[in-house]
Amino acid sequence: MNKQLPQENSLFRLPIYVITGFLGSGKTTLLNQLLRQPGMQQTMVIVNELGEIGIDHLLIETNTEDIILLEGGCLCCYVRTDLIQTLEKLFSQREGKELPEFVRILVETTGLADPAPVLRTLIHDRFIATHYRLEAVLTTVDAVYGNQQLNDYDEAVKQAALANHLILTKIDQVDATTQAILQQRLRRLNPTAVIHEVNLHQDQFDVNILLNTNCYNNQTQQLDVKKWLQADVYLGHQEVISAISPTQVSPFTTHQPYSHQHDIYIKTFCIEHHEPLHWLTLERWIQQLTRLRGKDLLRTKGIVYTIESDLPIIIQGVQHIFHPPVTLKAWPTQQRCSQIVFITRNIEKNIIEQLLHELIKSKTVIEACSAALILLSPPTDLHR
Ligand SMILES: Nc1nc2c(ncn2[C@@H]2O[C@H](COP(=O)(O)OP(=O)(O)OP(=O)(O)O)[C@@H](O)[C@H]2O)c(=O)[nH]1
Repeated sequence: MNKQLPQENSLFRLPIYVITGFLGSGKTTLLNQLLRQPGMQQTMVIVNELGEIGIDHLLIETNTEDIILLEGGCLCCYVRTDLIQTLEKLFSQREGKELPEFVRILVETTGLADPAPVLRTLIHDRFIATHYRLEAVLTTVDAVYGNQQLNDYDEAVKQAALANHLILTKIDQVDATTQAILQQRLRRLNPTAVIHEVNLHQDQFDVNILLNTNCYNNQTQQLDVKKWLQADVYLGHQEVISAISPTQVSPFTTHQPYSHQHDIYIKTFCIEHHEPLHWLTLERWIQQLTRLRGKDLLRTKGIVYTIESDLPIIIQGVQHIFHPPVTLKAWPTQQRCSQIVFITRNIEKNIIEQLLHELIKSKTVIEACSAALILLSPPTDLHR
């Protein structure tokens, strides 16, 4: 992490909404619904398609100058540089008034995209992070095939785990029990996402839900930390999860125990620390986590209380990439404490907590590294 702590500023940054979801789950249908609604004028759309010649963009009902196609590979692996270049170009064309003014960007990924590298790209690149902000991730989940896709594809699990909004589509095609079971599974996988259940052929997904539930105050452009972090939800969720026996048979399929499903590997929790932390300790903690298990740190975000500053500092990362920390102008509540939310793949809360305690005690870098090595070696049976 960068030692310089920039102050939160009030500069307008263009919001980016990422629409993801497994193959055929309704991304394009949702996108079209959103674009038809009055609040969505001035939206630029970036569509990523697999294959040599993309056709999905032809199905998107918007003016051709408001849509950009990234083809020839998946955003999460091949065309990340294209995304950065496209966003840079869009920003300068908008500044130079070479394009109609737009106030937000929607990025539709391919159905096979792992969203983590996409989010990482958005927070890592200095230019992008200065001029844009990742506003929300919307994930469509097919009510018919969702359960099976979560069983079979790690990408589907990550798409659901990293969402702010989970849109359960095609509910007209399943019975109430199937729908309720999938809903419960999604809730367990992602305790903070808002779950919407829709028949996209009939129901309108109200765009105001998106526009009004973001984590920024539109007037002041400041981050609403409580809303952004939702630490209370994670703290409550942990108790629910701890009460579930790991050997319990899954309610989703009659034969498979939890341990055969991808989502048993997803852990979501919040670590609270009430004493102020040395910045160096915090930095070492993140360094060790990212060095040894960066790939499995799907999302980290938090507010931290340090010895060096009276003000709270916001940290956030996706896998091994961390955004430069930002100092807020004030504490959001009277209570001063660090709260860091993690979504991991197979890293337990107690391991990350133990590492922090070891680092607080350790005097040298060597001590810190060996504590981390012992605690963070990945289990050999990690299901990928
Ligand atoms: N019955 C029903 N069909 C839906 C619903 N949502 C989407 N569909 C249909 O599902 C099919 C796939 O929808 P798309 O919007 O193309 O899905 P997608 O996620 O963009 O698909 P890919 O880009 O191929 O991954 C289309 O035929 C849609 O009309 C729904 O809520 N109910």
